[in-house]
This record gives sequence, C-alpha cells and structure tokens, in this order.
Amino acid sequence: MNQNKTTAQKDREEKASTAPGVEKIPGGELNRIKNVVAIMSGKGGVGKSTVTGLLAVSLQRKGYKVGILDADITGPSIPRMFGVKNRPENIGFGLMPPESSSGIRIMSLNLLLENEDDPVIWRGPLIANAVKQFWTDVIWGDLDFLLIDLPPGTGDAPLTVMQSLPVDGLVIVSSPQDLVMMVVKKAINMTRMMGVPILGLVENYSYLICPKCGEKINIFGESRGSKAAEQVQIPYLGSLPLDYKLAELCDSGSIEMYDSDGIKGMGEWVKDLERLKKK
Ligand SMILES: Nc1ncnc2c1ncn2[C@@H]1O[C@H](COP(=O)(O)OP(=O)(O)OP(=O)(O)O)[C@@H](O)[C@H]1O
Repeated sequence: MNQNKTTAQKDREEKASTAPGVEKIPGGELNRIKNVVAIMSGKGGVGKSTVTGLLAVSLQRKGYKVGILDADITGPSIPRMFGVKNRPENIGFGLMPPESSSGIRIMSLNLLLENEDDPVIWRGPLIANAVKQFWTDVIWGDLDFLLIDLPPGTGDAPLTVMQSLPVDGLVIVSSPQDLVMMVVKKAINMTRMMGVPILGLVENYSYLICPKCGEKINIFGESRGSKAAEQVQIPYLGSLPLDYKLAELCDSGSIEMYDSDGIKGMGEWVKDLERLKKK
C-alpha cells in the first residue's frame, strides 16, 4: 500500500504529522466536554451548518447538554439559524457563550461583531487563533457534546481544529452531485491524514417531497450517498430531503422548531453520535 503513495502524498503526510501545533491544546479549566464532533464538507453550500444545527437540536431533545463552536469564521451562519443575537459576556476569566431558546450554547465570531453583516477579512493565522480561542477562552462548562461547524474545504480552520483540538469524530456532509463527491474525497483524505475518526457521511438535498401530492422526487437523480460512502469506505449515516419548511425555519432563526422525527435515518445519526459517547 505504502509503495503506491506518490512522493507528494508522503510529503503531505510527513508535514501533517510534524507540523507545529500538532499537540492538542487543553481546553479552559472550567470546561468538561465529553465528546467533540466536527462537521465538515468538501464544498460550500451543501448544508453543513444546517446538519450541525439539526444534530444539535436532536441531541438536546434527547436530554444531552450541547454546544456549537462555529469555526466558520468568515461565513458564520449558526447564530442566525438559532435566532441568537446576544453578545457573549466577558466575565474576566473567559467568555460566557449565549444560549439558544432550548439551551444550546453557541459561540461564533458573528456574535462579537458590531453588525452581523460586517465582513471578516482575516488571513489564515488570525482565523486559526480565533478558532483556538473559542476552545480555550470560552466557558463551555459541562457538555455532553460540542459540535464544531467547520468552514467548507480543507483550509486553515479545518486544519487547526483537527491538529489542535481533541476531535473524537467527524461527520461529512455532501450533496448528490458527482462534483461534490469528488471534492468530498479530498476532505476524507485530509481527515485520514490527520488521524481523526470519520463517523460517516450524511447526504443533504437527497430528494424533495412534493408539498402538494407528497410524491418523492429525486431532483439530482437517484441518491448516491450510500454507494459513495461504500466507495470511500466510511459509514453512511443517512439522507436529508430538500425541505422548504427547514429553509424557512433556518432563515427565521427557529431551527429548534423543526420536526425532524419524520426524516428517515435522522434517529440513526444521533445514535451513531451516542455510540461515540465514551465518557
Ligand atoms: N435540506 C435542506 N432543505 C432546505 N433548505 C436547506 C437544506 N439544507 C440547507 N438548506 C438551506 O441552504 C442554505 C445553505 O445551507 P448551510 O448554510 O447549511 O450550508 P453550508 O454548507 O453550511 O454553507 P457554507 O458553505 O456557507 O458554510 C441555507 O439557507 C439553508 O437554510
């Protein structure tokens, strides 16, 4: 197997294992976080933040204490989805993350900006530092699950999270188009090089239920999620339909009101996360 690796591949692996910051940084002293799960996608716009939000809501409904660290520094969308606007409170030795209406703790750079539409024009090292500070300087307290919404692709923030934070598992989000799957494979390869366990693949926008007749329409053709997961040898967690009600609730800051019980497979993803629950 090793013989088939290109020099560039070997070089990347070497760099990944010796890069500065490879050591995991300890979290804040007041934090007791049992499981850290990152949510990643190869391409933008496939619904990674929505999947993060839905996973958080499902875990919270099951009685777990949940937080979301929005590591999508330049395109944060978690606060808007949960209707959270309060600024984190600085209590001297750390920042208290605001809570959503059901009690999910949220930290996002958007909550620290004067206006939510101010752009963040930062280079890589600043972005990496912000992500690290969300881990070290935020008072998350006791959490069963901290979900980390990564920005799309394989840039600085995903690299920082995988190298420096003790990520227990990673969920990959894709959509049914071939192109997306090609890019997803890059993300999977990066994750493997970083030695982070992949929990599985979720396919978003898999199908549409006609609001008038209830017919299931495969808008992007037959779902390829489970085959694709098999190809890249990771578990297939399930699929999400394109649902206008979900889009509306995300836009109005009410994702916590979404009824995900009818989504086949959703319970299973949560069970997969629960299986991870090691402490
Ligand atoms: N299954 C779905 N049904 C309906 N709308 C959806 C669905 N998934 C996502 N959306 C909508 O699509 C838009 C993009 O979703 P989202 O922000 O989750 O994508 P993302 O992959 O996190 O994007 P980014 O690349 O910017 O981080 C949002 O407006 C969201 O409400």
